[in-house]
Amino acid sequence: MAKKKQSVKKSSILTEEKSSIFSFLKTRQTQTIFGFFLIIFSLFLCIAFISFFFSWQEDQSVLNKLADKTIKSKNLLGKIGASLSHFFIYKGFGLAAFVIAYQIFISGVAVLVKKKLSRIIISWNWSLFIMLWFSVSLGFLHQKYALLSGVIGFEVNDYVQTFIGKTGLVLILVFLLIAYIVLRYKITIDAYLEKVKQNKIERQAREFVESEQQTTTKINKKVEFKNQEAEKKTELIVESKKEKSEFELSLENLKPTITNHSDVTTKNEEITLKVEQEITPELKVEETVIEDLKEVEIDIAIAREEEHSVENLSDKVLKDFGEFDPTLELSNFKFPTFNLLKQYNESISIDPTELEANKNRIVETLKNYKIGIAEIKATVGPTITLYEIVPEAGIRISKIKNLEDDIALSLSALGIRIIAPIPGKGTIGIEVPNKKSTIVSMHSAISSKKFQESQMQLPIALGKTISNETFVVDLAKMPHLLMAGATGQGKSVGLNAVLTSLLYKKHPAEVKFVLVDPKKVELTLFNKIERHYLAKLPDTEDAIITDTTKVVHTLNSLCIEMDNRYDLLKAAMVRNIKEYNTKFKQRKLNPNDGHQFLPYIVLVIDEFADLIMTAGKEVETPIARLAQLARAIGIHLIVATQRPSVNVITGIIKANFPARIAFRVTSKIDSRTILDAGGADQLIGRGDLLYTNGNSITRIQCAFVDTPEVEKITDFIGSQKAYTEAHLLPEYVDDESGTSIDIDVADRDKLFKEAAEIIVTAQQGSASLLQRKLKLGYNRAGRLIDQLEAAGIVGGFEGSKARQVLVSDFMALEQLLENEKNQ
Ligand SMILES: Nc1ncnc2c1ncn2[C@@H]1O[C@H](COP(=O)(O)OP(=O)(O)OP(=O)(O)O)[C@@H](O)[C@H]1O
Repeated sequence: MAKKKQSVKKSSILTEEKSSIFSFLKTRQTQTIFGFFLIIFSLFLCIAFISFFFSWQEDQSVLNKLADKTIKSKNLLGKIGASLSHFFIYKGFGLAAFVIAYQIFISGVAVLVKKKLSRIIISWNWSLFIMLWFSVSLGFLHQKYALLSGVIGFEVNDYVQTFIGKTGLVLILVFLLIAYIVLRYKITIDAYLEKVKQNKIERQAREFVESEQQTTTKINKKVEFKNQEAEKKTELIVESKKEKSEFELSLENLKPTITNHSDVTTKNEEITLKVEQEITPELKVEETVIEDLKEVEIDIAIAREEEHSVENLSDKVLKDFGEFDPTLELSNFKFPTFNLLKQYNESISIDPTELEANKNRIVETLKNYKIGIAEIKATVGPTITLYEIVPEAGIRISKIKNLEDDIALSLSALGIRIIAPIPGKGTIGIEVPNKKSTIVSMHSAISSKKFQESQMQLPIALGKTISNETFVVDLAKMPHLLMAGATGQGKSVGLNAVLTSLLYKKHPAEVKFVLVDPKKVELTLFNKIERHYLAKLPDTEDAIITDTTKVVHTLNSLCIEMDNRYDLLKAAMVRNIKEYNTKFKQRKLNPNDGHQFLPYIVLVIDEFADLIMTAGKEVETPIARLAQLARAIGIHLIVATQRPSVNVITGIIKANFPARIAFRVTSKIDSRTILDAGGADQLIGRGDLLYTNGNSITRIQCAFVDTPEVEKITDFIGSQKAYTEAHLLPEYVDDESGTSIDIDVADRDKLFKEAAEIIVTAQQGSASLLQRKLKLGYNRAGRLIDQLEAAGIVGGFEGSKARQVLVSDFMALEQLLENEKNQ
């Protein structure tokens, strides 16, 4: 282990050293200097070596006395030259040491011309091999002259001979030489044969050219041979007789066309070649038929370019039929006109005395709490006026925030809301209701430029802000909306405003509504547009759903629709309904593969609390699923409730409904449930609402749309040509209702009879009663209830209500069980 570590350390040190050497050699200047140094050094060695052969005997005595000035060397390059030569020639490789000088020279040149380091290293390897080989060979040939082989050559020679003898050594040397030639120059038998063949072809070609020159001064063919490396054929270019242009080429110009041409001797100085324009057919001809070539004429047929279509099928369909128009079936559909909506006097009247009085009250109230005001500004809206206050320097906003309730109380007016601070402004806002409020009509909201020109997918004109601007939001972006407010505060009007906005902006082909109205009165008007805008379950009469079980079925059906749509999106390789519909309109999706234009589906649930109370989890689960997943595929939920308590607006629902509208509620707790903030309890009602989409809260006066107006709009649409039926949702088969009935008598719980007696005595079909009385867990009690239902003792599931008990007394129960036994 330790050794390993050491070696790793060593190697890392080595690489560090290497890298520092190479970084030094990185600049071109240092490379040039180094290159020249190597060249000069190689010359130095060369001269020293040559000189050494003449003076080595005299210089023997010099070698150990390098520092002694008095002793002079005979070597041309002095004592250093003599020492180096002694080292490389005498002690090293003998005559072969010249290879070192040569290799240093080559390396110097390589550094100068920037050759790769790897190539230099490879050539050094070969040189070392050659040096060793020569040294041993010379040692073998001239054993007496040790200077020729050097000590290494001599010793290796001697050593190897003791093992394999002289012949063996010769064989090894021959083998090493062959191996060197094969590896270094890549000479193989194949390559040799190829070369022989090639020479033969060239000779034949030369003879052919010569014979041509002798028989005729003008030839009509150009012959070109190409050496195709290891191929066994020669390429000969033959020109057709039918010429289009003439070139005169001298014989020298012809020569290079024959590779490795050596000596073509001709009597004629010039040959005229007739060359056909640019197209030069290349013919591969066996060398044996070369003689016949001059007779051969060639017809050239040029293969035609295959035709390519520039447009694919979808482009073609698009060109032929244009973009798919989903509105085509109801192409004459007319959107409702503005005059169906009532107009009110909407000019905001500013009463200066009211403004002054309010200002004074605010200043005084704040003074009571020792809050000085530096500046105050009023913005008059349709129903409220916003007083923006800049507190005096040094007053902490938190102080005002803490006094929020007290200030509201001191101002003693309904609907005062304090915003401390106004987000993004740093001022404090106090909203005070106007004495005379102005109605914001649906007419003004719908006819506003902002709404009319909006490019949103599902635009909704909700009403007007405090600065009297129309507030338009995109339902598709919300992507689901939760609406809450105490009774009579404008919730139904709000829902109608949402639906009306969509009716004014979206064609029946683009949006479908699924309406759930347990109260059975609020949304009935929309029945008239069933075949235009509504979606329903197959085999149901009314499109507007009022029954709890139907709601459960519809929600589950929407979940199926959602899954189907996701499959379509996946097949179309798009991420959302917008991209899908665009692709479909461009006819890039084949309807035969199940693709179709997908309308947006808006699910509106009024009185959600009622539903949760009766169906509980059965409703909550599919709603949560839709809310979580349906945004991308164009299903959007609008859920309205009167009771915004936590058991209605559960955590899972809240988490998936970031967009919320709060009308006036009765308590701060309710306000917090809806908005996660207070304020909704301070509203003045009649369509005064707070809207949030997760960030800031905006106060809006909801646009007012009256029932007669909705009636007019639905009449207008309903009187037009419609689809044959409402948009059909996928069928949903309720598998629970089937199974519970079929519980076998033999599979009954041991406590079945006891449970039946308890239920009949209490006349209350609830699982919790059984849990208490029989001390059971929830699951077992639930199973018992199912078995009692199967036996006909209790009625079907009715949401959170207890089941109806179908057996009136003990006697009847005994009778029923007796009958069962006899069956
Ligand atoms: N935006 C508005 N502008 C002016 N008045 C409004 C507005 N919204 C509602 N109102 C008034 O408030 C009354 C009650 O409104 P709405 O029927 O919408 O209440 P609600 O919350 O739906 O009540 P419930 O829950 O009992 O159905 C309306 O009849 C209307 O007079």
